[in-house]
Amino acid sequence: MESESPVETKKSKSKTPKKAKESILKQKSPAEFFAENKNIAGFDNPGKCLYTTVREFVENALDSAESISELPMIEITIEEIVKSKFNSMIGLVDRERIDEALYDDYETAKAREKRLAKEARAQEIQAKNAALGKKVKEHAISKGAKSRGEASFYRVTCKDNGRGMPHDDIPNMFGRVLSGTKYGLKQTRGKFGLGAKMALIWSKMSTGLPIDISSSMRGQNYISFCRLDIDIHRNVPHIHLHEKRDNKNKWHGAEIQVVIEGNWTTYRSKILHYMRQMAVITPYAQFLFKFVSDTSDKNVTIKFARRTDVMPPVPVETKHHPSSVDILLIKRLIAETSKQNLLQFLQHEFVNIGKPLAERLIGEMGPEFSPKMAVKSLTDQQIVRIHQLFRQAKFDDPSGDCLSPAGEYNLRLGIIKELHPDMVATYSGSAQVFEGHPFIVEAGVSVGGKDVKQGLNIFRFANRIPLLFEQGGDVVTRTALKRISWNNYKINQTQDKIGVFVSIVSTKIPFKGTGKEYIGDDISEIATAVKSAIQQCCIQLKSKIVKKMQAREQQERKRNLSKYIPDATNAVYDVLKEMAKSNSSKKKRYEEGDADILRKVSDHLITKETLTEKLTQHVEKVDYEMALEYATQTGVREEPREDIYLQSLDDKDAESVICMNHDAL
Ligand SMILES: Nc1ncnc2c1ncn2[C@@H]1O[C@H](COP(=O)(O)OP(=O)(O)OP(=O)(O)O)[C@@H](O)[C@H]1O
Repeated sequence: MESESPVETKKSKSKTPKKAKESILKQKSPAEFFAENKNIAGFDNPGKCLYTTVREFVENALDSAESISELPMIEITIEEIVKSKFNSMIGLVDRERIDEALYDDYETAKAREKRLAKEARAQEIQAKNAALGKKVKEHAISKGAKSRGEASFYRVTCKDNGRGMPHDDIPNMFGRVLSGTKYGLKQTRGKFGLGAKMALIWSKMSTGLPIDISSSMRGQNYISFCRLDIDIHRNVPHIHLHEKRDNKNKWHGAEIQVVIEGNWTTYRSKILHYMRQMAVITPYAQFLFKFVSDTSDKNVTIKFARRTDVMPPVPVETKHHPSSVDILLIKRLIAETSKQNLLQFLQHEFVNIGKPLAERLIGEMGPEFSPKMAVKSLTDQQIVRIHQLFRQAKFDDPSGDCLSPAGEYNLRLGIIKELHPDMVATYSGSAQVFEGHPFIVEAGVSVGGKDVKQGLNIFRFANRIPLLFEQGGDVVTRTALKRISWNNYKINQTQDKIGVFVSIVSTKIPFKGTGKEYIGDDISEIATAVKSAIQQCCIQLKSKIVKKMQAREQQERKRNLSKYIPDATNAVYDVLKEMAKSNSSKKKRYEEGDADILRKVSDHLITKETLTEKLTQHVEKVDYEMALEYATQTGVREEPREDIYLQSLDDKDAESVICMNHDAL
């Protein structure tokens, strides 16, 4: 990158200081800006860069498959490339160290001895703790002294079955920062036209290698292959190879491949979490994730199987709501509109402005406005006037029809498949609005499950992207922690394993920063909707929890009563035997009914077993009557049960046949 910036030599600085002063003003291209501030886009350090690269590729792949209503099939492979392999890839000869002391990881014999002793001590303590059954903290035993400079390289490949890209557009899509096809007003995962380019910029910065793109669109008899990098200074693609190849298998989709520096060790769990959460919110997609290295025990292959072929509808592009536009946007719309006059412009370029309202608005704008006036002739002041009126006037809220939420069914299915909770409740709110943008909040709350820690486990999704970072400031985290009284719903915030899932979709997700990491807590409309969606789930769960508690109490009551049956039988039988004796020896006179029983005891017609049986029957009866009494008091009925069998499309996958019972959820 350095070599592409205008270079100012030391010589010219010292000789002509005046000239140097004059040339202080410089321009930066967007590519340069993002290369220098890559953390803004989630490319903070090698580990995070690996994570964000995977994420950007996966999200592009999903957007692409969904845009043509194709059930997504996505393969992500991260291949570890050791330094020697990397060097041979780029034709660099591995060199032996000659001057050891020159290196950052050089240590003197004394320092080495000290380090090894320290490591041995740490290992000893660990072994002792392990023997005592104590929890062993993983101590990273360093391989050497420092390991700065020991970079790890990875080839990241993502293959999808999506729309593919037009042959001629590929270079700009991947080699020009801030270019993309998702700028319209539409719910998409991608928005900025940045992600794939950032992966390329990082590859250029860390390995110097280009990006490889293969792509084919439906019905195309060729596959476009493009190898390119980016001219950072000019923000234009630098094409190495761009050609059409045979498409024998009639494949459509895209395969993107980059080689970047990364850190699998530190970001392994984040990447796997991301994949798992993506599988929760996208159960209609199939993901095959692979990590491949020369050390085979590090290898990972996970197939997140498709569990349903119910795919949310494709989000549709919508027009701007008058209350969400600013002056710049109005100017852009005027420049781009095909409508001639102001009336048509208002009617056609915005949602919720019909002809009568457009006429009323124009009347309100002032005498210099008229329905027939040419929209392209509006002056700057007139545009400001329109903007002011848009802000003050009352418009109907935009509808949520253009949105495509995951859907309660998918959310529930995803939660069940990935977490296996004891209970789950889901809720899908109606469309609401902030700053003229419609949004929908869906939530799920689960209790129990596998790999779920005690307390709150928060899962956040925005436009169906899992958000894993910057949890603290997020509206969902804050709401779940501070604004929900879990106790009120019989849920123990610290003891129970609670899963909170919130998915927000909108034509504009108000992310903080371009990294798409979290949604701020400052938009009251969103905060209120999130709270209400979680509460709705909690209300459903409460009734299930109460029912479970009552069932448990009932069971306990029955168990307690049954426990005393043997003792009670013995005591009663002993008394009866004594009474039977005095009855037969006529020591005492009993009434006829009682005497009859006592005779039966003497004749062994009533035995201990008879008593046990009768007492057991009585406990059952009392228990049943109490339950019935409760049910008539509260009107609670056994809910109808319905078995659902879901058969995965992949029959070989035994795990993929789920049998669910609604009531058990
Ligand atoms: N796998 C793919 N299949 C089809 N088109 C793709 C694919 N990946 C990228 N593209 C195209 O390249 C464009 C640029 O992608 P890029 O990731 O840079 O930005 P984006 O997805 O539009 O926005 P964001 O930066 O928010 O992710 C996309 O808008 C899309 O049109």
